[in-house]
Amino acid sequence: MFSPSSPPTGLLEKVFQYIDLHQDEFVQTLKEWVAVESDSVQPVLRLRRELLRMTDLAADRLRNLGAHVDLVDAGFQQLPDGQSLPIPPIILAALGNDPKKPTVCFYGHLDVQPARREDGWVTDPHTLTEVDGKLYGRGTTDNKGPVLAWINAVSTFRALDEDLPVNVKFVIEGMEEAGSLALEELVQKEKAGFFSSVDYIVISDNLWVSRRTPALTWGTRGNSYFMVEVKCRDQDFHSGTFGGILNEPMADLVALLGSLVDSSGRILIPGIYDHVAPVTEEEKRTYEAIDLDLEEYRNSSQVKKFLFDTKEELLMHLWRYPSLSIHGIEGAFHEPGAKTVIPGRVIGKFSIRLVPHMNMSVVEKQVKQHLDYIFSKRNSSNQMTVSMTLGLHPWVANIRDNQYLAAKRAIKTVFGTEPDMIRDGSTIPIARIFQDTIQKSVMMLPLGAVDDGEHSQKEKINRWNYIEGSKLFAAFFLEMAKLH
Ligand SMILES: NCCCC(=O)N[C@@H](Cc1c[nH]cn1)C(=O)O
Ligand SMILES: [Zn+2]
Ligand SMILES: [Zn+2]
Repeated sequence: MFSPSSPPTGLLEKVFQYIDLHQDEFVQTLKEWVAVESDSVQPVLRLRRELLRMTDLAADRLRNLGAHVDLVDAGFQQLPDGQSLPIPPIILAALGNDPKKPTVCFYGHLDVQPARREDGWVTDPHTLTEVDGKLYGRGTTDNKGPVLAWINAVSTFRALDEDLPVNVKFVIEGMEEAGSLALEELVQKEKAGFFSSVDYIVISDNLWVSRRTPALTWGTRGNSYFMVEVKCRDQDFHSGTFGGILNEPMADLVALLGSLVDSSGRILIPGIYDHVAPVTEEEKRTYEAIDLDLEEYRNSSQVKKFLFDTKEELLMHLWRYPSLSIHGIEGAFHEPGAKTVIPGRVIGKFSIRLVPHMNMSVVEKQVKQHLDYIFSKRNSSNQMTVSMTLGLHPWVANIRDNQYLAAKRAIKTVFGTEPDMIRDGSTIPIARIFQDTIQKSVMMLPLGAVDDGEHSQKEKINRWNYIEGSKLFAAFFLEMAKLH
């Protein structure tokens, strides 16, 4: 673990001491939040009520800090079976309105992925449990811990009766894991309202690539999600009665899916790499500087061999090249046992992670043309339909923005090191939506370590990351004030 290069002085020292002294209280609040099963993924009323309770808990915490809190009604989620469920209100909160100070807005989410002990957790996922400095529990790193770290930083200034160095705003939602329903609409609606005074947006919803070295994230990939349906009829067939006399939808689909990517990970759709920017030598050097132990990463991922042998190649294929993943087949027989069915209609699902300069509608056209061509070669009598059901743009930040400079300085103060300047292979759609709509600087400042296991069993945040992360946000406020 790192120690700061030179000890903090003055106000910063007081702030750090306060956070150290009160760390058990901060952990206790995280425990209370983790105890709320705020799962937005499973659309059931019991869990929606938990989400509403979680939203109230967070809103109360913000009110206790003296923030002005609005709970914005987000309407209802319509389910495919005709039922509807309430979407938890989105929290818009503000603390301070000094025109001489910059206004920094933090985005975070209170909802979590589903978690059941029998999925392979060693401890109860909704009971925060500390083992060797690791705080286990669903939502600890994604995203309750980072949301609370920001609140801890603010509350420290309040507790010390110190002026906040910046005006602070919060956008906290409860549907991120279910696609941030209603959030984009709210951002558009509040562009000239709540967001008009916002100068900077900070998101802390991803991880470092290391267990030790802090990171600053300046880009994420986008995603285009495709469904390819192959249909003979709406009913299944008995393979003893029909096997051998018809084009089987599953055989067509497997051929289609098998035509998308080769065994080296290269996407086989003609033209797909055409707009991807070539790699420069300077860019390659940036990957060399990243603290990633390939062997450790491979072992902790339990993968025998990655497609690439060097750190640089691996990072480039995660961050700056597109990738194609096949996710599943709807309508397929997937249960244990040996049923002799021929599915009558199947839907293959795959997505392409997009990188800067790729054009989403060109990608859509290329995918459709390719699948049409492969399907036509099969002379199948089935019907094929391809649709792009989701299109999320990649996001790239301007790392020359003041807030990146402030964050680098704060990281140096707290951790005594320069951050890894990283991108992220996944997509945080709201970053690009904020950037395009509000047209203000967006930064991702992650707190969690590479092995935190977001979305997985045994999710955790290290006590060290949580507490030093709270200090990091406090130091960031002070650095932002200095730069303004
Ligand atoms: N570390 C943050 C990851 C957030 C995340 O999992 N985002 C999803 C968003 C998405 C993309 N396509 C559909 N949903 C992701 O898969 O990247
Ligand atoms: Zn998240
Ligand atoms: Zn998540």
